Amino acid sequence: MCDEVMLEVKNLAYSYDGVKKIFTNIDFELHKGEVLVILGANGAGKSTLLDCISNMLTPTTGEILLKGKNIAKYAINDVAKLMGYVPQISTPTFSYTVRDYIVMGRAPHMGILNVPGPAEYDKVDEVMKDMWISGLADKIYANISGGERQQAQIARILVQETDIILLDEPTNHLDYGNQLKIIQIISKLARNRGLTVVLTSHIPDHAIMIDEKVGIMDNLGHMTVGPVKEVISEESLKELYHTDLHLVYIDELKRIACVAGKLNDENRK
Ligand SMILES: Nc1ncnc2c1ncn2[C@@H]1O[C@H](COP(=O)(O)OP(=O)(O)OP(=O)(O)O)[C@@H](O)[C@H]1O
Repeated sequence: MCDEVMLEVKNLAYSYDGVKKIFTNIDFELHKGEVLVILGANGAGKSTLLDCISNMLTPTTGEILLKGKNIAKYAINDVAKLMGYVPQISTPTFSYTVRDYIVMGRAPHMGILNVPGPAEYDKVDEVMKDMWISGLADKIYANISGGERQQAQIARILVQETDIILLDEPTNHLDYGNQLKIIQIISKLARNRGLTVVLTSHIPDHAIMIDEKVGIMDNLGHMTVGPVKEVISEESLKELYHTDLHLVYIDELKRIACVAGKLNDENRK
């Protein structure tokens, strides 16, 4: 992590109907290379928050600063060079190959009339190789599976080479191995390339594995943000998910893990 502040969210609130606030008083800042994992129950407002940060929705109150400047003051193309967003819902209407779909991520760096050349495709091939998805390159995007599509969408944002990425549940269609792979790729890009990331997840272990910042969004529209070690506790997770959860230290991994289950005399035998 370095000192440069990449993203500031100040006193943010949003309401769809002008009456009921989905969230209020959301405040956090992220430095270069920091990752914030947002946890919250279904319907808490995580996607709405990312839609506001990405400029797709205009917040009811508050402001968003990218590198110290209000997002509203940037030209759209300059926001796209600085920040990429993979929303949760995407309609697979593209009849292009996956490679041609991913290369569209280079658009903010190319002139309007330019077509992608070898340098753009080299970047696509490099990212696909790093993500172990080169085998998808020549398949038709509309015909691949939901999980494969999700990986292609993440690859498209990575070739965009922005300083900040927002990922709404980037692991929700992925098998367990691919979930871990995405979490590892995000950690590595943050550490090695100084990528700043905000992602939402329903898996507390994702926040624990990345071990940076976590935001716990409650159903009243408040979000507690801080280092994983300060914000994640059995109490905070039980309150969030209304179920029996335990944080167990795994010596071999040198970290805690979140496990579900009731600790009772029967289970202790
Ligand atoms: N376009 C919309 N118009 C009105 N209400 C909406 C709209 N989109 C979402 N909502 C409502 O806003 C609230 C927050 O939704 P949001 O999708 O942000 O939650 P979430 O935390 O991302 O949920 P999940 O974990 O289920 O994806 C929900 O009550 C939802 O019904």
